[in-house]
Parts: sequence; structure tokens; C-alpha cells
Amino acid sequence: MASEQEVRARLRRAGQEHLLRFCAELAPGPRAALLTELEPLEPEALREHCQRAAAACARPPGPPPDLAARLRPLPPERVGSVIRSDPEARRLWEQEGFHQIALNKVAVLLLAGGQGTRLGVTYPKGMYQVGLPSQKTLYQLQAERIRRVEQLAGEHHGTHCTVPWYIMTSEFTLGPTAEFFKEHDFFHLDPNNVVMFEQRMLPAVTFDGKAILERKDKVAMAPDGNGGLYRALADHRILEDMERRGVEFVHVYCVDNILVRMADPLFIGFCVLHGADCGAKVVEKAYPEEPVGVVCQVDGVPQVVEYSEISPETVRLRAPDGGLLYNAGNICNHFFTRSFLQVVTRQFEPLLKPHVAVKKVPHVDEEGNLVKPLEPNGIKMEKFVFDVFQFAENFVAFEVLRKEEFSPLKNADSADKDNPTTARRALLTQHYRWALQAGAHFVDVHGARLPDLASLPSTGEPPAVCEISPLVSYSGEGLEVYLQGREFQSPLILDENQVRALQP
Ligand SMILES: CC(=O)N[C@H]1[C@@H](OP(=O)(O)OP(=O)(O)OC[C@H]2O[C@@H](n3ccc(=O)[nH]c3=O)[C@H](O)[C@@H]2O)O[C@H](CO)[C@@H](O)[C@@H]1O
Repeated sequence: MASEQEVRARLRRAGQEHLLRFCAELAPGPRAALLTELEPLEPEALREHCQRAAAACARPPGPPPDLAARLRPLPPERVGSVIRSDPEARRLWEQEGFHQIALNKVAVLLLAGGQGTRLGVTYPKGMYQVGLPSQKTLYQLQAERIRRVEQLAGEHHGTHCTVPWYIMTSEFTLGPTAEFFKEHDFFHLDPNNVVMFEQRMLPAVTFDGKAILERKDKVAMAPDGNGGLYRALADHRILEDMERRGVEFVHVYCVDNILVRMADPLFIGFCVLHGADCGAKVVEKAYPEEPVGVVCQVDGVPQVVEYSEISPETVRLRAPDGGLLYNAGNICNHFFTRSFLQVVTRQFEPLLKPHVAVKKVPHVDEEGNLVKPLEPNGIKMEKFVFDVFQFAENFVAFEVLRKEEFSPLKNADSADKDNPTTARRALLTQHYRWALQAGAHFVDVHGARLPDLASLPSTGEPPAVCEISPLVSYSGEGLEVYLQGREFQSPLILDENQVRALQP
């Protein structure tokens, strides 16, 4: 460990010596912890980070004034769609996706370093369970979808294959996530195929460019954004690990979408067959102000403009057909080739511009008293995972159906959208739909038929509780054999045991 003098000299070079102002009064343990936290911060990088934050804050808030004029929707030739394609095209994409999975060329990469502030839990979001009958957590649903997609690809091609799961965590999420996976026996995945790695942290900064002390012995640090992925890949030599395993294609996704299709063969196959180096799944936006990024072009280059950085006037613009002009909502599901990620980590990462978030950051005042600010007082700088789209040689977007693939868990139940209740309903309604499509009928306690597909309500609870384990069906496939022509009362929990009982 570096000495206090060494750390002090480095901080002086960065103009941040105030971070040690309580050092003399700290007991040996906390002092060592503070020095350990400060030691890895490179003076020049720290100076630049703090200056950039202050400069960004000095600029007028809101999107750059000329942004609207530089925006265009993506040209149609860059956009594929599960909705507007014919069944034969979908079959070919899916077949290609399964083929690549069966060749062990596909990995999934979870972005799980976020703090889940809006949901209001102190543990990683992936450990959250939304109240399904099975009580499965987001992590468990994801693990089981990986197992099922491996099984399906294996069946298609008569092989035994693996989809490695890379999980990017942060200082906040690594410990509890690793512990949770151990406690749950890695949800029956081989631990060698689950690779956790940590993203970097950056100090929060005051409006005048000073890093903030959260306690006398602790700097207010936050993860460097989901675009911290690219530095983390390099820090932990993850691309080398992928190369060793023969992985060529990576499906990157965010933790909170309960309907996420891990390593989706259709999406992978679509991107591979189009020779894409980079791709993004999109859904039609639900309403103009929906907090999703917009996949579009800026100055003719594919990009995502984040919901926090687009003006209310621009999000409300209409296309000639009456729909939203900027309609392609980013669901944080991305496709990258390994070679593209390699170029990004080696060449383009330093060009990614951090985005600024102004936040209330708890801190200590000059006397060392803890202060919980009522007004924003600090700046957090984050890179965004999608900011590399501009460097792609062949970017494609792939439109999917929201009700099948997107229901994010962002907020607590006190909010009216994107909360545990809406996530649970989205999954159970989807499973009810799948069961009906497979020929099941649901009846109430008196034997009267419950609504069928045509009369299914679009919001609220599904008419009956039906939960289908991802180990039984990945996207609705293979259910006829258990459900065709049968009647069920609520709840129907179709897991591996129930499937054995229903086996013809
Ligand atoms: C920057 C980004 O991708 N924004 C997208 C994100 O917004 P949104 O603002 O919802 O993004 P979140 O803060 O939820 O982060 C998305 C994902 O990144 C992870 N994370 C976040 C910060 C961090 O430092 N490290 C890290 O790994 C989170 O754990 C999460 O899995 O999801 C929306 C869909 O749901 C999209 O419409 C947004 O365009």
C-alpha cells in the first residue's frame, strides 16, 4: 500500500488534496481504507475527470441546441423486425442463431453494476423477485433461460453446447451477487461458465470540480456507467477469455427486463446473417415521454439519444403515418461481434464522452458533519454502453414485440409504471398467452371458460395465474404436448415436475 505522503503528493497533482483533510484524525483501519481507495486514482485522469465534470456543469442544461436538426430516424434498410417479416425469414434467422449457439460461438453479457436507486433496494436488482408463484428472482429466470437455450441449440444440432455468462458488476454489486450465486449453486450452471468481473468507480464531484468526501474516511464513488464495460473488458482480459472459448458473438443486456431473451437465436441469427458488427433490439415506444433511449441517426451515424438528453418537443414529433418520428425505443439489448469489441477497447474507448448526471450526494462538511443535501450538489459522470454504435461499420436494429420482450423493473410499486407489479403481470400474461396458443383452456371454479386470446385484457392481471418455467419453454415453444386440448384451473405452474405429470 502507498504511504500517506505518496497519496498526498498524487492528490496534490490532481488538485484534490482536500480528500485527506480528515486523515490525521482517523484511526489506523479507516485511514488505511481511505488510502487504499485513493491509491488507484491516477492523478492526471482524476484532474481531468474533475475538470470535465465542472465544465460540463457550467454548460446550459438540456440537449445541445442544434441536436434536433441533426437527428433522423434510422433508414429502413438498417432495421429488421419480427413483426414485419415473413415466417420463412424468421425461421432462417432462428436457425442461424441456434447454429452459432451450437458451435459455442455465442456468449451473453449482463450489465449488473448499477445501484438500482429508483427501485429503492440495497441489494443488486438481479436478486429481486417480483412475486411470481415460483418466487424466482431475475437472476434465476436469466440462468434458466440460458440453460434452456443451450438445450434447444443442442437438440437442433445434436451437440452439447455452452453459452458462457459474463456478468459485469461494480463495487456495490460484486460481493452480494457472487454470494447469491454460490448460495443458489449457480442455478445449476457450471460455475466455470459464469464469469464475474468488476467495472471501475469514479468520484462524484462538486459543481466547482472537487471530488466529494462521503465520510471522513470514504470518497463518494459511483460506478462509471454501463459504458464502463469497455474498460472493464480490458482490465479483466475478458475478450481473451472469450477468444479462448471460441466466442465470436456477444449479447449484452441489462439486468431489469423480466422478459429478456438471453442469447435470443432470432436476434443473433438476424445480426449474423446481415454481417452486422453491432446491433440493438428496439421496441415501439409506448408514449412520447417513455424513459427509453431512442435509436436513430445523428449526422447520419447510428446512435442512441438517451431519454434524459432529448427535448420534449423532439420526442413528440410525428411521422407522416401519424406514429412517433423517433419510435425505436432502446431496450438495452445489444449485439456485438468480439472483433468489434476488440477494436472498441483498443482504439475507441477513450473517445467515448462521459454523460453528466446532477445528483444529491451525501457528504461531510468542513467540520466533518454528515450532510444529506436537499438539493442536487454533485455531478456523477457516466459512459453509456451504446455510445460505441457510432464506430460500427455495419449497425442494425431489430424490432421486437414489447409484450413478448420488454417489461423493465425500474421503480418501486409506488410508481405507476415499470414496477414489480407491472413486471409480474407482463410475465404471467405472456405465459397465459403461450398456454392458450398451445391449445390450453382455463376455467373458473364453476367450470366456465376464462377469456381466450381474442378477449384477453391488455392491462391488469391475467384471467388466471399461469407460470411456465424457462426450463420448460424459452419463448413459448414445445408446450402443445402438455397443454393441447386440456382444461386448467388457476394456478397452473408448469415446471419440470408438472411437465412429467402431464407427459402423454
Ligand atoms: C445508458 C443506457 O444503457 N440507458 C438505457 C437504460 O436506461 P436506464 O436509465 O433505465 O439504465 P439503468 O440505470 O437501469 O442501467 C441499465 C443497465 O446498466 C447497468 N449499469 C448501470 C450503470 C453502471 O454504472 N453499471 C451498470 O452495469 C444496470 O445495472 C442496468 O442493468 O435502459 C433503458 C431500457 O430499460 C434504455 O432505454 C436506456 O437507453
